[in-house]
Amino acid sequence: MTAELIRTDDYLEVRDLRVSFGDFVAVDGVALTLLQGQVHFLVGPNGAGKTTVIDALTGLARGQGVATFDGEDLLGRSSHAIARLGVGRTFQTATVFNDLTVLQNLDIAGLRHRRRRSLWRARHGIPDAVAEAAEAVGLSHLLDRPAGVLSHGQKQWLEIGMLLVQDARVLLLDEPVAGMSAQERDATGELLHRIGRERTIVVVEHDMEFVRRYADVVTVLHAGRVLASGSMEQIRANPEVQRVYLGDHAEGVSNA
Ligand SMILES: Nc1ncnc2c1ncn2[C@@H]1O[C@H](COP(=O)(O)OP(=O)(O)OP(=O)(O)O)[C@@H](O)[C@H]1O
Repeated sequence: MTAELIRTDDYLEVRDLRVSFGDFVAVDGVALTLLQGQVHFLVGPNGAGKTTVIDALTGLARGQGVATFDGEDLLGRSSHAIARLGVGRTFQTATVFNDLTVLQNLDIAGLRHRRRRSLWRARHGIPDAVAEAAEAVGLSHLLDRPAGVLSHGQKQWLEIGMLLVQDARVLLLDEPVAGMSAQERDATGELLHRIGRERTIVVVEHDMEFVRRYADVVTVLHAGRVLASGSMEQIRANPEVQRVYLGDHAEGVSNA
């Protein structure tokens, strides 16, 4: 990689993030530093605040504190403005247009971000960004299929592809492998590492075997706070994490 391609500001910094719903504090002073080139997992018991952190970073929940990407403030901006800064997300249930083809879904995702040159290309064929995204997520051979006939896993990949077309540099993925076959999980883990080399990837996940295999960094949330953060080995060795979380999820990681 040449020097000019290394973007040292390209990381997501979260400090003292708080989200309340009425009197209930769902996220209570969370700090995270999410670096480019790392696949970062957010784990923790149900209700720990994982999705709410992502919601706050993408404008779907009102967060207080500090969250910056590439030096730009995220909190207080609209979802669209945050997406334009290059911070994208997926949901637990894929939000693709079932009646449209894979190509049309990718194309629509790219409309706002496409440059004039690519628009010219669009009239003559598939835009480069769309072709590259389809290739990256392994859907090039299904471009003409309606998204509705895709498997659950393929829909998640399509959503990730839509973020790539938008040139998202931070991808926040909420339980992307839930409901996937073992084969689809492996393909997803490899996909995350491939696209994560030049991006910041954050994955909310319960499947600790998947986390063990594909995490560079793991952060454990509990009751809206960061309980621990580090490598999977460090997390596994942490007695507090064992007590509040891994006790229930130890099976998946016991043979590591
Ligand atoms: N819109 C809302 N209004 C009120 N409470 C909410 C709202 N959204 C989330 N919560 C509460 O905030 C807490 C954190 O929820 P969140 O969905 O972030 O947890 P999570 O760690 O993602 O859990 P899970 O693993 O079950 O998805 C929960 O107690 C939840 O009930």
